[in-house]
Amino acid sequence: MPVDPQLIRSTFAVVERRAEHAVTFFYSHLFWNNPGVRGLFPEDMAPQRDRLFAALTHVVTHLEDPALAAYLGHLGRDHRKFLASPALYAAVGESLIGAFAHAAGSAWTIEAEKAWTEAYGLVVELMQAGADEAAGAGEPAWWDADVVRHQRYGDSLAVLTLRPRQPFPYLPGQYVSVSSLRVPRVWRTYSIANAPRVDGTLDLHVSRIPGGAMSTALVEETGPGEVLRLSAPGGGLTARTPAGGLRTYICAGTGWAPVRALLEEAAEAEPDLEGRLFVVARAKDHLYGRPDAEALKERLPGLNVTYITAAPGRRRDQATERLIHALQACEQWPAHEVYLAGPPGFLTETVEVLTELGTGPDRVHHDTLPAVGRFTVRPSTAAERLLGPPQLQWHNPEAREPREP
Ligand SMILES: NC(=O)C1=CN([C@@H]2O[C@H](COP(=O)(O)OP(=O)(O)OC[C@H]3O[C@@H](n4cnc5c(N)ncnc54)[C@H](O)[C@@H]3O)[C@@H](O)[C@H]2O)C=CC1
Repeated sequence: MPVDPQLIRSTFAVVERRAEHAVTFFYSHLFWNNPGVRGLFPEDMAPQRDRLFAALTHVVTHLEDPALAAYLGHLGRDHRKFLASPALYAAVGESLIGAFAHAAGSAWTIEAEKAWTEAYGLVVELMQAGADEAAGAGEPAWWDADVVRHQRYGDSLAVLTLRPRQPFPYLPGQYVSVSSLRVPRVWRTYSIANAPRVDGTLDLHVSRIPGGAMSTALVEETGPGEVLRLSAPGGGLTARTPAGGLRTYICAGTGWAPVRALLEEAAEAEPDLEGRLFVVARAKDHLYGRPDAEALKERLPGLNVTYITAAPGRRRDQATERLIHALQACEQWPAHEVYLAGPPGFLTETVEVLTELGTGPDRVHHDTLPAVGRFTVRPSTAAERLLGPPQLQWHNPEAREPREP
């Protein structure tokens, strides 16, 4: 990107420390000056606020990355579902610059404003190009999909089978954004759990997050006959290596979904694949994917499968500790292509271990998951720390046995 990356990064570092202020200012400015715009956003703005900063952080940390243009093209293509227009992009730009000037204080110079205005202009140009390309190719802004099956496992998990009303092309390993009229204007991403089928149906594995309106609606309220909206597929689990190479798949919780899709594809395309699969769950009765993993192992005899859970009564992260011991006992890491899926903290921890074991970063494939909960940046003052204490992390220790519909 032909902007001054150094200046962009140094101002962003100042703004980042005051992320709460910047984001509050941004949305207040946007909604106050453009009254119709509030209706385009969900009622609960908290996850939205985090997402804006996550996207900005991605851009700022990848300014020199040639893949940034593709990321922004996809973002623009994806923003068609929000009915994003040139007028909206312009309004957002004005509020963003205003918010940054407010948050950066004396660090906001004429040069900084010029660099940010230029950078934002380029971002919009690339996003708009992505949107135009998709529209030109006849891609809908979203796909309506009928729920044809809803299978519950325990209290906190459901597998939904959907049939999109128009052809929905995707690659195994990709995810899709989902919206339901039960939670207006909220979109959440879920990985597709199967390779493309002749009947066009696709499965999503949804884990209910305590307090999560969308996952609760999908697990507890949604049923066959209902219509959901899907956005264009995306994700980083699409890299493929030539057949014959060694492969390791590691998944935790509903991270099983994209790995299941990848293995279905492999069972079809390279049944003599040599590799290992680690399926991690917080407890034995949360291993809802085990029957499917066993069936795939039948089709992939060269796949070594290991199931790992926390010991009874132990906290769920003990499963990750056990996984790490298992990974350390394995060999040939530099020769393996590794596919990873699971909670963000799990991905971070596992990637670190794989690096120590000698797997090159270009051989570890996983999605970039949005940060969970409130801003992850450090509060800059004691007062900010008091106003925004970290959220408690907890889980619902309930069983995931299949239930009668
Ligand atoms: N493409 C992907 O990477 C996918 C990611 N996911 C993510 O997986 C999660 C699924 O949640 P659940 O099924 O409820 O999983 P969960 O909460 O039951 O966790 C499963 C296991 O992951 C490990 N884990 C969880 N949090 C960890 C942390 N902070 N540090 C280290 N290890 C940790 C623990 O071993 C735990 O037993 C969601 O966060 C979802 O976003 C889900 C599907 C696809």
